[in-house]
Amino acid sequence: MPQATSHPAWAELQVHRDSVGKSFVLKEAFASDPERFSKFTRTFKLPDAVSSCPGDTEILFDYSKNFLTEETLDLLVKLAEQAGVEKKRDAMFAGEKINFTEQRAVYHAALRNVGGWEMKVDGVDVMNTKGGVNEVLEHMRVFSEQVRSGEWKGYTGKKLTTIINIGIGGSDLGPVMVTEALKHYGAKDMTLHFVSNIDGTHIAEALANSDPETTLFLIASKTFTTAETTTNANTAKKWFLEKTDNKGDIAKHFVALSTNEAEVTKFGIDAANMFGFESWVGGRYSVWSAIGLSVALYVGYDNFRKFLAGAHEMDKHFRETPLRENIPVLGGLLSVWYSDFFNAQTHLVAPFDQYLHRFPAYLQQLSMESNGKTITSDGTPAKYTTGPILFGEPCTNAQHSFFQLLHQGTKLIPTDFILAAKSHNPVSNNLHQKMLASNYLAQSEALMVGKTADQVRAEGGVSDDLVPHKVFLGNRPTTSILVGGHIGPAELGALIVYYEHLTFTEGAVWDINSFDQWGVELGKVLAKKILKEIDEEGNGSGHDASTGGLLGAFKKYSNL
Ligand SMILES: O=P(O)(O)OC[C@H]1O[C@H](O)[C@H](O)[C@@H](O)[C@@H]1O
Repeated sequence: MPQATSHPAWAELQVHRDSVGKSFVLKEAFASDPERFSKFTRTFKLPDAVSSCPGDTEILFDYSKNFLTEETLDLLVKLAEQAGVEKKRDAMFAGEKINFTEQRAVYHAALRNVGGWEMKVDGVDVMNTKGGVNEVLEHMRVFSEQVRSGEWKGYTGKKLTTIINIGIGGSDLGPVMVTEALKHYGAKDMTLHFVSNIDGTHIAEALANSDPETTLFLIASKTFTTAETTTNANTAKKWFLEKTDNKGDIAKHFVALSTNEAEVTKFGIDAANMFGFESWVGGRYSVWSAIGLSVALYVGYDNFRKFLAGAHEMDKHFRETPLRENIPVLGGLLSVWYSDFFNAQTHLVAPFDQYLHRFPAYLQQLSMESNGKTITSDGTPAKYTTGPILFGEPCTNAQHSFFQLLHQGTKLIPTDFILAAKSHNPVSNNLHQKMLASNYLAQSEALMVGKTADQVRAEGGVSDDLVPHKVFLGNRPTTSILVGGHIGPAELGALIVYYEHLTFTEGAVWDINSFDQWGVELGKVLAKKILKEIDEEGNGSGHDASTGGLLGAFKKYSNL
């Protein structure tokens, strides 16, 4: 595929931006079109059977507070067509090796294929082959039920109630985020720890209050070669054996979630206690795989299945819905619109939901590791901006920290707000939920309508020199996502997949490979070399003066 700028729709969008987009005033668009809300709102529906709230299974995506007209939408859809978004999507679902720099299929949708699609890679039915998706899911079901019921016991016969997941990146962020998001459904007698950082503090704190007799370690690593994870796992193993006077049974307390059986057995975990997946699962898309075992253990396998089912419904929507109605496609096209035609550099995702407090962190890897690329499919640098900087925090907290910049700063920050209509914790007669909702509604309204100098003056009591400081320019675009019921497993699954396919759409338009991550390699290689140099004489070799100087200073300060 050629660069995005070479599609005729790109030039048309530039003209459109200059003629309509730049002078577009959201509040005027609403004033002149009473139908605007319904025109630019899309509804996604979950089946009653999987929803946490049968009867309230809709998720509403309100795009109406964006710089959009019918013509904008037509042009963006045209761009998607010319960029071959549908063709690329179909190639992904057909198991083609669209991760072309690693010659791999991109097939995480198979992991949540509860709908019985035929899914093959290299002619092999990945669902039903030996060691395939269904077999691993069954292994996860049996194991999670055994641990939860206490049938699976530790080496002294006790139930395992502390789970320590050791993994990093995609082997950490998904499980952390999902177990936090689904805490309401979690086993109350279970303590979860997620150890990711090589900083010894992380593992030390997790082990400090853990009892080896009741602790289960999940060593989560696609490659099983990631330095942080293998080091933390070895430290955990040493701790376990020391604490149990070498009587502890590794087989009862350590399992591996990985694609690399050779390394898993070398570490000392029996292949029977390994939950596998395939190389066509990218790390940042792996929460649906065996990497999600902590989720199944915590919320139970039935809820894990619902999580997969909600995700599958969004896959189905993405796969089968025409572009103009396709919710993740619209999200992706809007992102392209803002990034490349309005110079937006960021994308804010702010959930009005405390359980979703790690959702933005999870999306950071999904978005930025996928689309933080410069090189297009023919090896030439993109002539346009690609992946935005995604950031976020839960609201209302974020309103009291960085929202100042949103409302009065100089930058355009396209923002997504997420709210569930129903709270899992309707405390104080649902007062908290009503206040949460009022803020969710107020923020997008305030960002859009702003406040003029005249309005400030009319309020009275403001000196002339203060007026400009109290003005809000408004016209800041937002997308509001409203979950009809609670955020349960299926709703969460659907929301994650919305962002997955949004990211896919962006990458497809930008003609980049959203599925590799070569950019993380260089730092790892240099760290390996420097680790050796820390134990050698001098300030290392071949470094610039700053790196060499810092290395020397570190050694001096830490008495090495
Ligand atoms: O699961 P692992 O093989 O241990 O990889 C863990 C993580 O580290 C890598 O550096 C990649 O950037 C991530 O995409 C990956 O999720």
